[in-house]
Amino acid sequence: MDEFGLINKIQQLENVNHSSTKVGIGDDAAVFTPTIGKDIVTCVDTLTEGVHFTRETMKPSDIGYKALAVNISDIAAMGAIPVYYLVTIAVPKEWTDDEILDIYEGMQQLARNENVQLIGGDSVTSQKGLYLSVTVIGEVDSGKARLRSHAEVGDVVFVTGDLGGSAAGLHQLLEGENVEEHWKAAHQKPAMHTALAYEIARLPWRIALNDISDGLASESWELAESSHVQIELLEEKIPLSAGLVERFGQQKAIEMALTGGEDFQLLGTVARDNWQPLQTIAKEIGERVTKIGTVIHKGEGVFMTSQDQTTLLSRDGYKHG
Ligand SMILES: Nc1ncnc2c1ncn2[C@@H]1O[C@H](COP(=O)(O)OP(=O)(O)OP(=O)(O)O)[C@@H](O)[C@H]1O
Ligand SMILES: Cc1ncc(C[n+]2csc(CCOP(=O)(O)O)c2C)c(N)n1
Ligand SMILES: [Mg+2]
Ligand SMILES: [Mg+2]
Ligand SMILES: [Mg+2]
Repeated sequence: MDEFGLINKIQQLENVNHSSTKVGIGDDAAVFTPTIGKDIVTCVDTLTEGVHFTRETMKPSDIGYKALAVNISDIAAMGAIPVYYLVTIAVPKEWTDDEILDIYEGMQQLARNENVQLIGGDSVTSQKGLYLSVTVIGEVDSGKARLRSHAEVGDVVFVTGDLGGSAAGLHQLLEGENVEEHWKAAHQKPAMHTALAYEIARLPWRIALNDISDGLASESWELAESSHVQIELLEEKIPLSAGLVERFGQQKAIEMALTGGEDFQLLGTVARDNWQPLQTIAKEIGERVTKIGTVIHKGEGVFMTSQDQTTLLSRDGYKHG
């Protein structure tokens, strides 16, 4: 990899340009002016070859898309808006410069859609496997970040979209099966929920939010633990990706939703009185939200009710093999 040649080519890709940016790519560090009245919200998530993708499961532009998407998802899960991003890439010799540029093109395509500006990064070589780490910087009205700790007893527990599609796509890609298009898309190019985050940001209500990277079970436990509450989920209400039960059977389909991970839907809680208006707002922007349970007590734990039987839900999220 020719580091300087690569940076030059990256700079030539069409980039978002915020007026708040004083220095972007090209100096020792980036400089921007924060918006008055906003809090800065920032996160970093990483994809590594063999763990988060292989050459068989994702093409270069999808790897780029997803590395940025998983971070935009975390920013949305704070009820915040993404503004800037930085990229660290470690490239082994098996990857060509053109493939690396395709990764950037995938990132920049999503970045243009989401109005996020690339303001810097780092490029190094790797002895083994490609490594791609993205940092996103976002903004939210001061004090308005939607925390995992905001759930209260009596709240409705809701989730956007449907679950299990990414795990189904991954399964079919790894098994070399014919992949259903909607599962392939769920795995390779998960849709973002920034539009809903934007609506939520304007609401005066208390809302707890988390995004589903490790699976519904693990993320529900995170909400319950952070808020010191017990959550009851209703198995029959969990929105499963279309065709999941038909292809994998009910038990495996639920398991995929609970522990498959990488659906990048938003999981949240909202006071009962605000649930109906939230549904209306979501509908207006073409986002589906489903009530999947209730915050039942103080304490800590997640319970699953299925056919009138309630059991403590194991918190196992996606387990790395
Ligand atoms: N190596 C680390 N050093 C410092 N803080 C970390 C480290 N890894 C994770 N964290 C912090 O721990 C918290 C939870 O991180 P985690 O990665 O589990 O959340 P997430 O990004 O929502 O999940 P996922 O990585 O599955 O998408 C965050 O505040 C994160 O910044
Ligand atoms: C080749 C291949 N094998 C398995 C998976 C599944 N996978 C990897 S990490 C993860 C959860 C989030 O982990 P983290 O917390 O590390 O971000 C999931 C569901 C994949 N995407 N590609
Ligand atoms: Mg993380
Ligand atoms: Mg998250
Ligand atoms: Mg994350």
